[in-house]
Amino acid sequence: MKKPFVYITRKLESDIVEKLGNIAEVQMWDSIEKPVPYDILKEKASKAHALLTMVSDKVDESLIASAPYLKVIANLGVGYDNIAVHEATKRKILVCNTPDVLSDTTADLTFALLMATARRIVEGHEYIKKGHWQDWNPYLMAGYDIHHKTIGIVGMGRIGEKVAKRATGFEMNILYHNRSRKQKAEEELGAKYVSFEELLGQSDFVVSLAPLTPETKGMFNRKAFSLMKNSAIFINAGRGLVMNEADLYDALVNKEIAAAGLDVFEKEPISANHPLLKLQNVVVLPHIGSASLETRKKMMKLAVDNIDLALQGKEPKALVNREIWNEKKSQLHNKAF
Ligand SMILES: NC(=O)C1=CN([C@@H]2O[C@H](COP(=O)(O)OP(=O)(O)OC[C@H]3O[C@@H](n4cnc5c(N)ncnc54)[C@H](O)[C@@H]3O)[C@@H](O)[C@H]2O)C=CC1
Ligand SMILES: O=CC(=O)O
Repeated sequence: MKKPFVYITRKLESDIVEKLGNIAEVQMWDSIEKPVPYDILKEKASKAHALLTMVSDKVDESLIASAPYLKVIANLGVGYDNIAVHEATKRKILVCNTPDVLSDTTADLTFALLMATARRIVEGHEYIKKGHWQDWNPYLMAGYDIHHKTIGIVGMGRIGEKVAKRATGFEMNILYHNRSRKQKAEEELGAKYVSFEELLGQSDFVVSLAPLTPETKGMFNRKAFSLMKNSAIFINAGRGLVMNEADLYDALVNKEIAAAGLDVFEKEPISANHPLLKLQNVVVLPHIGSASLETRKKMMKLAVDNIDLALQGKEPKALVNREIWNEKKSQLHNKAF
């Protein structure tokens, strides 16, 4: 019998994908750095039984509709807003992601970004490199304290809770806003649930870790920034499209908020001409929340395992559209009895 065909959208190390070679014909795009063009991905998908994709790959309705053999799409990332999950579900294609293995690493980066923004670390580094450091003065690079301040986490999920845990080490007051209450986080971390508006009004640091959904798209807009303190620092390590960049720019220029630290943007990658880069009180990173060597390997292994299990008819480790699996299981159950 012909082996299933797996297409991987970056060139991953052979020891990571080796496992798939035992059960499938595996092809990879020929670069780890450059993305596969959409048309090539679509053409490969039309023959593939499984795709291993990056969060930067667009796996839209049209691509999924023209992939008749596809059984599983395994995304290298916990977010899956790049995939038309509803279309995959309609066609009974499993969609998998890489939760948990990246939570601590992303929380570390989120906190690093918060600290770099509040304490002007990047600015200080550039100041010396440009030869501007001539004297010391009492307000030289004076930023904002972090300890004992109030952090407001929007999207208190796996990563949000890890950020809250880090905040306890800084003796911060923790507020959160989430779709549902997190009783355990409230008891263990002393986090307090508040409305979105209350969180905006009371927080010194507003941290966005919510997924991109129709409900969260653009939630950090002109109104949201206007409700924040003038001394507030906005950190976005979730998804760029949950904020309106033009509104953020205006809020920073008009001093409605003090600073912003951003790992994600509305449209990535941004260019060196991006308006936000002209502002001295903005720290930017190129979407590297989970980018530690250890964690990236764990994510790759999990994505490979997800495909391996799905192609063997077994339950993948991390499923986004679990309803398909449950349906499949109940059909098998009904047959057996
Ligand atoms: N910057 C980076 O490199 C990374 C970014 N991410 C982003 O972080 C997001 C969160 O990841 P996890 O914590 O693992 O996901 P999660 O699903 O555990 O947490 C997300 C939380 O957001 C909440 N939420 C959803 N809609 C909301 C709304 N309208 N208002 C308030 N809360 C809402 C959910 O209830 C959930 O608790 C991912 O979806 C991804 O977009 C994740 C990893 C790395
Ligand atoms: O953005 C990264 C992810 O894992 O989601």
